[in-house]
Amino acid sequence: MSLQDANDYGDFIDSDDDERAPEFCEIEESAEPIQQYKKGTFYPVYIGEVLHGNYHVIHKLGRGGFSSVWMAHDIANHRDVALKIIVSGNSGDHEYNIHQQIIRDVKDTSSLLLCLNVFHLEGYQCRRHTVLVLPVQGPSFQMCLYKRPIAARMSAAWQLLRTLKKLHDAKIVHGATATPLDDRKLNVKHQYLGRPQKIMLPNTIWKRADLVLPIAETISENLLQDTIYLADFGLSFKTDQPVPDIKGFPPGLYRAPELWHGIKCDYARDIWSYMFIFTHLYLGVRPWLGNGSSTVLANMVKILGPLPQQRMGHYEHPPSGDVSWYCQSRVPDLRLEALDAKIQRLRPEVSEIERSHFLSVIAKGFCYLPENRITAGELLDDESFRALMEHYQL
Ligand SMILES: Nc1ncnc2c1ncn2[C@@H]1O[C@H](COP(=O)(O)OP(=O)(O)OP(=O)(O)O)[C@@H](O)[C@H]1O
Repeated sequence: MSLQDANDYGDFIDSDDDERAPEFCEIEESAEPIQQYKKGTFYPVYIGEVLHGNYHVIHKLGRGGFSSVWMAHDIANHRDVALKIIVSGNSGDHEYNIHQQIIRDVKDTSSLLLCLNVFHLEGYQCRRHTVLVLPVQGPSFQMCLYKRPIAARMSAAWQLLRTLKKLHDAKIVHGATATPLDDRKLNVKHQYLGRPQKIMLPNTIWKRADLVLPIAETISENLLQDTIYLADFGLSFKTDQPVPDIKGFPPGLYRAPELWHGIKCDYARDIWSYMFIFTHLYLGVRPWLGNGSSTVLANMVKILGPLPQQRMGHYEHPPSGDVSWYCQSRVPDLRLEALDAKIQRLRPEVSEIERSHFLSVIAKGFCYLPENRITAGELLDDESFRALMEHYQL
């Protein structure tokens, strides 16, 4: 790390109470909720801080529902790393353990983002935070990959499915969405990542901290590569061991319908999430939207048709389910015509044959009953999936 970078801790954005700078609002919207710092859920960090006597924090990489992720210089090993600081409590232990099991059981881990080290920090009122030390990658491909050309997006879809199969072969369910890309040597700093844009958190929080805009908002596109990694194993579990008490589900849009109805199926839930990502990559837009449980399901049913009758009365996510979701006379089956029209509108260059292959793939993946859903291995061998991949020279 150059001296200039070591001493460059980014820019504070000032707030004028009458009229907040747009950058100020952007940071507030995309960073962790301040309340969660006050309550001790997230661990407060500032740019320039040295954690665990060895990790010099230089930027903010991102955040999830269960962690904030920082870029830091590992002083002892002269390398840059990502520090995933998990919310207070024990969930970090599970994530660390599953990383160890993956390292032990998965034959080829080259496309998985696995931890290099682990340590703990003492947080607010002595709460414990697990910190996973990971290789630094690019931001989540939800944030950037959709801007890339279709060939790169299909390559990502193909890599992701092969990686998922390796995990399933080792009896591991991923349970979350896929994350980053980019394996370029990170001797690049602010010119590619952007300078940290930050707000100083109020001193009512128990230690000094910055609220920082994640790099996904500022990263230069020419840093991004087309290699993808599967990351975030916080919700993963081994199917041949007792299911651990993991709090949380895959994010709502990616969540398989059975998970909304109290059915804890295993590999099939990953295929549903995969299909959502695959469709997004293929069309360039998400197949359906929604920001609360009932809007996600309502919008999904509009596209895919009614949920199986046997699920009625088992919906577990208040506000209560809507009986019309299960009304079999509403729409007979997957609304392929509607999706076909959508492809024609969004990707007019796609031939009729290609469209029919795409529709055949998603009909097998977006299958409501998990026991009938295609598996990762079957999908890799599926005639239509292969035809699509061949079309994109994969
Ligand atoms: N090794 C890494 N290198 C670069 N960025 C990373 C890395 N790990 C995580 N990130 C960034 O941080 C974000 C949050 O990470 P992650 O999804 O692992 O957290 P989480 O709290 O488990 O999230 P979720 O709520 O999705 O389960 C990612 O979307 C990504 O942008």
